[in-house]
Amino acid sequence: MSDDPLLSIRDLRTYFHTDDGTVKAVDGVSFDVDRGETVCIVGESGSGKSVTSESITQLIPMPPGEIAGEVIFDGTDVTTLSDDELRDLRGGRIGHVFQNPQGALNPVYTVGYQIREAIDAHQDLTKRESRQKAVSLLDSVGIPEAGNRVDDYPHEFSGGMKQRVVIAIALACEPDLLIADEPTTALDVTIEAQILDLFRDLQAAFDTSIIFITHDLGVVAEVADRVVVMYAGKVMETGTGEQIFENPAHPYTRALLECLPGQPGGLEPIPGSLPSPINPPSGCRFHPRCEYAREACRIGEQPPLYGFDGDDDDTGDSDGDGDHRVSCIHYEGEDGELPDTNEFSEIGQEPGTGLHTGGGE
Ligand SMILES: Nc1ncnc2c1ncn2[C@@H]1O[C@H](COP(=O)(O)OP(=O)(O)OP(=O)(O)O)[C@@H](O)[C@H]1O
Ligand code: NI
Repeated sequence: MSDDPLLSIRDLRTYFHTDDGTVKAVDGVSFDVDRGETVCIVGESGSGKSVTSESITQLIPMPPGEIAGEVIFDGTDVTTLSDDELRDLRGGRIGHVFQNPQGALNPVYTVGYQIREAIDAHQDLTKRESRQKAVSLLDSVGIPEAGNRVDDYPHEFSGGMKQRVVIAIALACEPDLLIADEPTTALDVTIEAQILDLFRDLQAAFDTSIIFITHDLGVVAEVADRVVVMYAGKVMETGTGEQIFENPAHPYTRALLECLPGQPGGLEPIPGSLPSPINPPSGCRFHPRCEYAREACRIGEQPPLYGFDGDDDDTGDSDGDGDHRVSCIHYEGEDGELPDTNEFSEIGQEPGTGLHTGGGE
């Protein structure tokens, strides 16, 4: 049993029914998170990273939202749980640091009260013990003089300090799964390093699994056991951090990495823009921006995730522990690889627009 992944997401579809049409924010996403593993979700703004992570504990407003597919957490399909059971799971076995922490703290209670509330909801401690634990959590997220600050109100903390309080609350229950959605964007690099260390310690001590969402590929390279690359509600590629960074296979992943000049806070944009989530293109959703696109890329469904065997490592083929997979028809078959970008113009096929035309024609 415990060899099973802690979390298995299968064919997750999270749609929002709006006046303008149905927004397919997440459209058939599958991936696993093993125990003690850090999985990073990357992709441009609007790819569906946050909606994926919020669907795990069903934190989607329904309506307009609607969730289909399976989310198996430690053997239980979360989509079948009652509201009470879901509330228990959130802030209990699953901790969540949200992308927009503004609303995460209640202005009328002290931070200590709010951390203790999280502790007491799931653990049986005396008042004194839970207060002590709140102080030590504040201390471990790097809040100076935590013993004095514990009785302060949120407005007495700076933005970065507030974010650390939010992280302390998410850690209060020693969750089995921590979902961290851009948790360090508001923090300076020293504090960011400290928070990443804290996550690592937590993981080492409790075998915590972490889903880490970030735009900062430098951080991904540092923390990821596995990477899930999302685009327009689909998984484009998945593999170990090493595979994704050293051997990116999907043209989208390559474009993301090429846009990595490393400025904190964001990527240089990839030429072109995300398709409409209401009317996504047929075929591969990236094809309108892909310089390798050919006719077959434009029709049908998003290609399946083919095993990729081109890694220069010892994990062997796609059955190996590497499990490098890519949703691109160029990798169909045994030794798939990307063709020369000129190839298709030579054989009379229109090259893709976007990246290609953006390249100086
Ligand atoms: N409540 C909602 N109603 C309608 N559309 C929504 C709603 N919430 C999210 N969306 C849409 O779902 C898509 C995915 O959004 P999501 O927030 O998951 O992107 P993201 O990858 O996290 O982006 P970012 O990097 O900017 O955080 C977007 O098109 C967004 O506009
Ligand atoms: Ni997001």
